[in-house]
Amino acid sequence: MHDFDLDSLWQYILESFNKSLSQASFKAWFESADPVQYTDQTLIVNVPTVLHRDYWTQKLSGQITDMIKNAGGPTITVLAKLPEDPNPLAESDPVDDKLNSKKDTTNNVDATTVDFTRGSQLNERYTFDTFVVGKGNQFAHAAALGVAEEPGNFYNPLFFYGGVGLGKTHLMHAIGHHMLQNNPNAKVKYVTSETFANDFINSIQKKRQEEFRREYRNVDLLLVDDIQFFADKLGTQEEFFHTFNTLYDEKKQIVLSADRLPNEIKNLQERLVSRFKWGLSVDITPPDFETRIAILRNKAEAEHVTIPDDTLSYIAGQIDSNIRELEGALMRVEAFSSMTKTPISVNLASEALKNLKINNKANALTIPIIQDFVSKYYHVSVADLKGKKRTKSIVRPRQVAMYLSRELTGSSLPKIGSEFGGKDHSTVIHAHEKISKALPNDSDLQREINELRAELKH
Ligand SMILES: Nc1ncnc2c1ncn2[C@@H]1O[C@H](COP(=O)(O)OP(=O)(O)OP(=O)(O)O)[C@@H](O)[C@H]1O
Repeated sequence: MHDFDLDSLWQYILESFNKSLSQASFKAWFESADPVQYTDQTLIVNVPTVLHRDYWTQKLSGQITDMIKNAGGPTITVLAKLPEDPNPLAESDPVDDKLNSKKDTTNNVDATTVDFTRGSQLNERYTFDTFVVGKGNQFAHAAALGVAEEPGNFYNPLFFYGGVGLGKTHLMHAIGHHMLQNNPNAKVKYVTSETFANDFINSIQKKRQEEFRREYRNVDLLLVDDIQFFADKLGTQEEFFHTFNTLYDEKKQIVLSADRLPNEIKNLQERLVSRFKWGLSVDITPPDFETRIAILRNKAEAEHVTIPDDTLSYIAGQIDSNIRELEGALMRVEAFSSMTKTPISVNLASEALKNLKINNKANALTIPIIQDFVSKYYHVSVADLKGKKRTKSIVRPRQVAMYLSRELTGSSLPKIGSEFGGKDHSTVIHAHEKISKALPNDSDLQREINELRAELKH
């Protein structure tokens, strides 16, 4: 036990933690780590992100020290660093091996007759085990896992932001499941911001505010999804502010998500914005090609469907941002295969996905290209399309350009808004609705849209 070298020490650590940690945790914290040096009873480990470093420093380093000591080994110091950080052995800082004490608080509220959402509301499918970790989400995944293991102690609140269908909801549920696994008595609650708002309004109408507060303020983990929809709901924001404060003061974990950063959410009270910044905000970015293939493969395996590698690559090549659409494409291919009783192949996939606006051409079609075509077609400048002028000769082309961007590119509403001079997503929704509603009765508009689609080859 006393004669460790780097390899045998690391091997020993891996074996021990492989036994004690869940597969997802072991993968996230240990498989991504790289032991680089063991000198004078100090072990240096390279880890991939700042978040991994924080987690190692706060939790794992101390655990490893204790574990080796308890097994009769030397008292070693474990230092985690990023590959680009200088090797700390030269400075030899004593490591802070304080272990955070785990909370084991149970608050069961009677399920009396009330009209708001009860229970944890977690989707069984959304666990860490079914979440594929890749470039765009590694940081968010590590943050989620850290918070799930150290609720209230690691980062509070944890705030996920990013585009549509990239796994924010999945990670939030995974935190809930993980926490319940560690502590089956924990009270976990997942809601969307809309559910929170509806519950709150119901509680006022039914004069059950006390019960509402008991339901929301007595949890160990509160997960609120899509809080961009709090915008403009001032009463709900006020209530949420107090919910937040109560939970935060009691060191209960809060996890939030939105399609953008808190300070970019219109009409969100400043005091909420500043509280949301107390913890950690992490973005989730679209998965790279390899991750998309891995997600498809996992999904196919889960459904016991065999799909050849070239077909997986083909599907992954068709959709490059939204994972929900990626899953949709896979389901379409599977359904097409079973309907036509034909085995799954690249040809079949291309046939099945032909009618979706997600083929390569659609991917190549970008918002700037649409703006360019529309500006030439209506003889207005791109700057005007992106600008704020409200004259009729500009408003209509702008709405058409937004409509086509929404219809043909698969970009998210915030993304389209930002490409049109930083407009809010509600402006894009409004433009899209306006054109959609006008189309059936306006033959000029129909012709214009058809001609533009033809020019854009869609
Ligand atoms: N890394 C991943 N591995 C496996 N499945 C994933 C991953 N990321 C997302 N998914 C799946 O993609 C789908 C969409 O994800 P999710 O609902 O979590 O997205 P979201 O970011 O919350 O989107 P929205 O903004 O629309 O709420 C889900 O079925 C989810 O399970």
